[in-house]
Amino acid sequence: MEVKARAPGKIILSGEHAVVHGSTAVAASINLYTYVTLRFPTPADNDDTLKLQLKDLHLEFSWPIGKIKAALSQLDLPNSSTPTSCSIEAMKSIAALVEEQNIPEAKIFLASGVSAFLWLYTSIQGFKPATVIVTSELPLGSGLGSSAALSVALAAVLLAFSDLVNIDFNHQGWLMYADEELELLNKWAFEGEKIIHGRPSGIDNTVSTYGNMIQFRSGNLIRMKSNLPLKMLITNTKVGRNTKALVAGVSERALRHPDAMNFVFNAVDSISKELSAIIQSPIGDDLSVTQKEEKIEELMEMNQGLLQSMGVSHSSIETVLRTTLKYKLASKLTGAGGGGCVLTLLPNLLSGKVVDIVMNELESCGFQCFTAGIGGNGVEIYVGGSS
Ligand SMILES: Nc1ncnc2c1ncn2[C@@H]1O[C@H](COP(=O)(O)OP(=O)(O)OP(=O)(O)O)[C@@H](O)[C@H]1O
Ligand SMILES: C[C@@](O)(CCO)CC(=O)[O-]
Ligand SMILES: [Mg+2]
Repeated sequence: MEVKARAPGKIILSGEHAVVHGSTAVAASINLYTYVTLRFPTPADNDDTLKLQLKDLHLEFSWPIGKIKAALSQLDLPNSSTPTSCSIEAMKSIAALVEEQNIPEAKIFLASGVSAFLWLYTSIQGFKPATVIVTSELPLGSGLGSSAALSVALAAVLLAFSDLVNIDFNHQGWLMYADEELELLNKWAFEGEKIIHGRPSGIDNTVSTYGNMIQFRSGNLIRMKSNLPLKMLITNTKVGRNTKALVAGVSERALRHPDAMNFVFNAVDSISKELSAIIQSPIGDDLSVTQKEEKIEELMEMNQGLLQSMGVSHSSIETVLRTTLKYKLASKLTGAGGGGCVLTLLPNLLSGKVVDIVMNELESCGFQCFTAGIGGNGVEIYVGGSS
């Protein structure tokens, strides 16, 4: 028996970083997914290992269950119904288990993802042999929420084989969890995200869990109903960066300049609230689609300016901003910044020809451009047959 889960990546329309400090942010799921398959061996397989295969990266990690038990069983492991943070002692044991896998130096950024996997696996499934296979359509470490999609998809398959959720194993096709199950799943995913981000706000795992478009503030989610068909160009600068370090950098700046940074975070809060109101207001009530788009463009520019003042922009991001501005298009970084992906609003009346010209110019700088569907379903699982 095997179960597969898929969890979407996300874009943040406004409020990244400030959301870690209590401001409102707005995010939407995108139709690019991380897939996780969980399979338990049969007794005939005579396999007593836990395996993690990162298929696209051509990496496989494997631990004898006895070794995992020896490393973790004397610690206070949580109950699968009670999402719990990885303690410092457990993190030390997990770090040793990851280290012995000798991840190649060029891929050492994966260590945090593998650690999150070990914490979620042992907390929810205990010490059972299994094979877990991960593939992803998301660029890793680029601002599109790959870490959250991994944690959410892992939590989804791990909980599927627990008595905490109610799954119809005869169902063919993708299935959604019930709301109270999603709440538990999201809490576990948040614990995985903590291992990868250090101090996450929870927005990325929440939008990956619930999908669609959400407003998020201090751990609370408001599901939004968008009345505006938004089209965004996503440009991946391909400049690698790490969300944990960027989030820590903003916190340090906030400690050095608490008053000034409070104003910055408050300004972002106002931008996100205004953005939510525009997106949710009925079209034609007082503003046309074009008028709404113009307002959103201005808010994106303002948010980008504030992200710059937080210290999370990058010369590659500035190049994208300058290039799109030549065509009167507004852009902002999305996710943690420092490189990674940039969003450009594509107004509904913009001609396809202009989009092609902008994309060509951005790609000639070495960037990668694509569009993605915005606001689809959140995490889903697949229990029967092939998908
Ligand atoms: N498919 C995957 N397989 C293994 N590890 C992954 C996978 N996806 C994400 N990770 C882990 O998450 C890390 C990237 O997370 P990070 O938070 O830095 O970027 P992101 O989530 O893509 O962007 P953002 O947080 O800005 O949205 C990787 O270095 C790796 O440790
Ligand atoms: C930078 C950040 O605000 C968003 C990353 O997508 C971090 C977080 O909220 O966890
Ligand atoms: Mg992340």
